[in-house]
Amino acid sequence: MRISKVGGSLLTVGNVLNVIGRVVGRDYLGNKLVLVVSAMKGVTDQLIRAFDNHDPNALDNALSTYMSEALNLGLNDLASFLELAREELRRFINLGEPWVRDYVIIHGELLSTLLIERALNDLLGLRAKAVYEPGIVTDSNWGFASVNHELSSKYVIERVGGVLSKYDVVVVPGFLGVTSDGRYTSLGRGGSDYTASLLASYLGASRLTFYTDSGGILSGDPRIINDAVLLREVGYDEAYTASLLGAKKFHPRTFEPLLKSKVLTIITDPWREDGTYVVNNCITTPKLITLNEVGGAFRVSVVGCRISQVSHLRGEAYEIMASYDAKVINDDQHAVSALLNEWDDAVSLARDLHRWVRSWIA
Ligand SMILES: Nc1ncnc2c1ncn2[C@@H]1O[C@H](COP(=O)(O)OP(=O)(O)O)[C@@H](O)[C@H]1O
Ligand SMILES: N[C@@H](CC(=O)OP(=O)(O)O)C(=O)O
Repeated sequence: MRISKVGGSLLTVGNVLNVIGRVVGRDYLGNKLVLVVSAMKGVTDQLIRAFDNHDPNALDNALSTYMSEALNLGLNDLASFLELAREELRRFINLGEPWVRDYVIIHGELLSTLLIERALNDLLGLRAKAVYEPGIVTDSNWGFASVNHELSSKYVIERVGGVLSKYDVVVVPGFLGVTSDGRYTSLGRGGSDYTASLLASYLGASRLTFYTDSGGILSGDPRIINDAVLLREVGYDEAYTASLLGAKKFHPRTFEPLLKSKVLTIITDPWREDGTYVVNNCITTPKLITLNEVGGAFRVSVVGCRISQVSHLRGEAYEIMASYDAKVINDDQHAVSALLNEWDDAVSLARDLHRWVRSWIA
């Protein structure tokens, strides 16, 4: 059984059927398949804006994305349902309680699940079933809920595993959990990645594929490093550290379940044959640069298996960092980091460090 996670970066208006068709064509192949889906591109940001600013226009934009795609796909009967959802959410964005925020912002994933289940059945002729509550049980730390693995693994096996035996494809919303008293929670930004790795571990998947627009993990954030290259392989430990530091906007806990279960994991896009394979090997070279904001400052890191414990590699990174007004941090065996106050300096250091990283990549 395979798990394929379809990132919101790929789910743009006019492209949903094409993307889902490719993913199913690659990963179904007679295997049972669980599709973990994110909100369509931009929708979670709009829902957050709708709630935080009590802004009905942002809500309308989010719902219009689904309305347009439903009509593109000829699923005209979904229009009245989407209208009802808009009316209901309009009432909710005027409430102030924290649990309501989570309830509102996970709606992108719920609507993607609805749309994709219908597309698989009506347009691609597969036997597909949506499981809107796959059984991820969390605490009520709204906005960044923690998962209760004991209960979640039991429920996921019952609910998703149970449906899988009767259908070809099960469609599951990423990003969301449910408290034990039945309220929706969100797992935090990028949480669909975490949903997919949790399901892969609980269900003992044979393969986990993250489909995303960047085609894999790159040696740096392409929005700031224009010669970033695709990494063919990264170790589980490196992927774990890289996601903690924000690479590919992964949820920080994405690789936590995989450190133990070691499910074969690939990050790619639906059209390329290659991508990044997550492997057991731990090769001690600098692999990639990350840049993230931490409490108003900017953390720039070089990630590579155990690089902070190898004195000549640590020394070379320090030498590059020395020309900046930066505080060096050495709190992770797989990364060497610097903290800077200015964004422009952080970008410049990231680019300098990336030139060094590139010299190590074949
Ligand atoms: N090291 C990296 N490798 C790949 N993408 C990265 C990296 N760092 C930052 N990114 C950015 O992350 C984006 C993908 O994250 P996201 O939009 O959350 O994808 P998805 O919606 O597919 O999960 C890419 O388009 C890219 O701009
Ligand atoms: N939609 C949520 C969860 C998620 O993982 O999305 P994506 O797959 O687009 O990163 C977010 O934007 O945070």
